[in-house]
Amino acid sequence: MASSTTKPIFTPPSTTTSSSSSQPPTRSSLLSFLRNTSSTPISLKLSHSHPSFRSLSIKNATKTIESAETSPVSKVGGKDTINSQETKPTVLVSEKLGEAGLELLRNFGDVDCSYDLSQEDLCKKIASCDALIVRSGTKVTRQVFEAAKGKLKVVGRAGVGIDNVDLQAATEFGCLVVNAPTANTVAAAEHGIALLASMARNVAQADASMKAGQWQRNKYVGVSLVGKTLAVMGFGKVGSEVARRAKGLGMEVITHDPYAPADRARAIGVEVVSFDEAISTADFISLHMPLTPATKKVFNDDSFAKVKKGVRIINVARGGVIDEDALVRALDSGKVAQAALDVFTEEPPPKDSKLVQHERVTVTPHLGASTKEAQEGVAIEIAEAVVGALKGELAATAVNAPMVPAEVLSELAPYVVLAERLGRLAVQLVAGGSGIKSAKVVYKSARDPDDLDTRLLRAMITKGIIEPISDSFINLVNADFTAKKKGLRISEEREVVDASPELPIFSIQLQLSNVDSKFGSAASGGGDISIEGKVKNGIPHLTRVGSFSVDVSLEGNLILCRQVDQPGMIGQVGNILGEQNVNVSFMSVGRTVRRRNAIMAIGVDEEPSLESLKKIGEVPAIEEFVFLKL
Ligand SMILES: NC(=O)c1ccc[n+]([C@@H]2O[C@H](COP(=O)([O-])OP(=O)(O)OC[C@H]3O[C@@H](n4cnc5c(N)ncnc54)[C@H](O)[C@@H]3O)[C@@H](O)[C@H]2O)c1
Ligand SMILES: O=C(O)[C@H](O)COP(=O)(O)O
Repeated sequence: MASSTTKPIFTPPSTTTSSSSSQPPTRSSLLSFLRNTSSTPISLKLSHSHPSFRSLSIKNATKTIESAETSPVSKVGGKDTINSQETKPTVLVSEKLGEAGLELLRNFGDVDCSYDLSQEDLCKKIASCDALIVRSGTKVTRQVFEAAKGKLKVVGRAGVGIDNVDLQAATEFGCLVVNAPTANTVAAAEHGIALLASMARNVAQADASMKAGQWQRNKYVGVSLVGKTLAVMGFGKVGSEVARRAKGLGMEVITHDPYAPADRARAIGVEVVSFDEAISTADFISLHMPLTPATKKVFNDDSFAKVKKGVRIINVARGGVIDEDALVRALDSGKVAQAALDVFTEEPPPKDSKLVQHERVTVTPHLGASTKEAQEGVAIEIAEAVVGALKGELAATAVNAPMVPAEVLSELAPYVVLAERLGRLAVQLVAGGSGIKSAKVVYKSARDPDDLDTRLLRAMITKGIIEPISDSFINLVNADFTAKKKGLRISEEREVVDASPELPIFSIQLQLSNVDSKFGSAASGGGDISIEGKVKNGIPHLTRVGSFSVDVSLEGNLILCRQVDQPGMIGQVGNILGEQNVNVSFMSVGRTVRRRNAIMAIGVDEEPSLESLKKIGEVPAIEEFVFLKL
């Protein structure tokens, strides 16, 4: 470990610490937030181009303004286009997507619409694609991510359910998954109501019978809906819309949803009840929960044993939430009178499926989202999300990355940059060989600790720490996963301080425990590396190194020197850098005791040569120094 008596320690910049230079050109320009935010300040952009979708983006403002020629994305005629010298991103669309969405995609990249691909063909194609857009029919398995060999950056699910995407594999490969959660809600709810009403009145069966030349008025006597109890299982977007419509039909509506707030249901006259109470009191049960390990086959022999005899079931959620063999048994025994199903465990179901063929079952081929309006909406929603993600913006509909509401993000944006830069800086202070196992982040704020959502900050700190020491691709999506794999434990603390409550955060302190430091002065009393930063006028600043107060903006490169506190030091170092035409952008001196030890933090625009760094080290009063890239 460097100590105060050691002669200057020169730490050459590691190539892996340079965020921009270490990236292949096509990748560095993309996914700036998911991939790399470390070089310039950011601003926020909110776009409201589609009424049902508020896309949220953090853009690298400096880059957008200054480097139209170097950035692959520029604004031309109000459309996002790619400069001709850059390779356009390739977007593979593997299932039918609305034309408006395709047009948005074509304005941005090369669009390959290849429907009905086999797994093998998908795996072959994916290696040359930056984004993949699917609906429910494409299985995006681990094999697909493996075959992508790191090229695939975004999977866009043009719809809600993401059970056909291997999220764990996506996360491990650093591939962002976004969905389009809102545009098909009404369509799915309307289809649920259509199935409810047509099942109750045997519309499908009567229609088939008439087309077969029959006139069976007595056979198809139905049941009324008014006054009947409907149990809505899952009170999310679709479930609540179904409930609202069922109330309009004069039904009593109850719901079971372990996570939905009861007051939201009560507000529309719906009572939240337990699973058993819902299924045992309902005349109709409508399913609206996602397919997860917890909901898989939640309707099975045991639950059918508890339902009211003669219950009718509607499923526009996912086939997998029902044990289909158990449902056939319940239909055969008469426990379940009828079922109306839009979704199946296997799609399409086998031709001889007993369930599909059952006389008292009404089926549709997964048509819940299939209205013209919903398909156009979904296509726009997903195209905007995928284009935004490819441009490096934070997606508001990310499924496997921290997702922060717009209003929170606008406040947190500069702290997000600070967080990553503190991580990047701290890890460069660690002496080679000593593995980082534990990091502690302390958020100091005047606000109530519960008011601070730190998921994004934590992910950025993790990315900042991990990226320079990892040879694999690190972004917001896989930072946490990679940290865990490397055995790095990150703990967070919130400290209430007496500061302005206007600011979400007063300062962020980062401590790396049980590591040796290249720069002894960065070690706090307990031997940990400790640095702290604040945001000042929107710019991230380093404000503390070990026990020394400094104040330097965290931009460009940084030289930290510890020297004897005496006159002329700034001039000496400044001269050495000036001789090499290295521009000093800022300088700050912090000391503990006058005329004893001081820390000098020097920001430099250019990377100093090895020679000038050596010369700095030879200045007699300088006891240790380190060169850091941000
Ligand atoms: N058939 C179609 O074409 C179609 C169209 C749209 C949505 N969907 C499906 O409908 C379902 C709901 O979609 P959404 O947009 O309303 O999603 P959502 O996320 O808004 O709502 C799902 C709700 O289910 C609840 N939930 C989770 N686990 C539960 C459990 N064990 N029991 C009861 N509730 C539980 C959640 O708390 C949430 O409120 C999803 O499965 C989606 O894939 C199908
Ligand atoms: O989850 C969804 O959004 C629906 O099931 C729609 O699926 P689809 O895009 O395959 O129609």
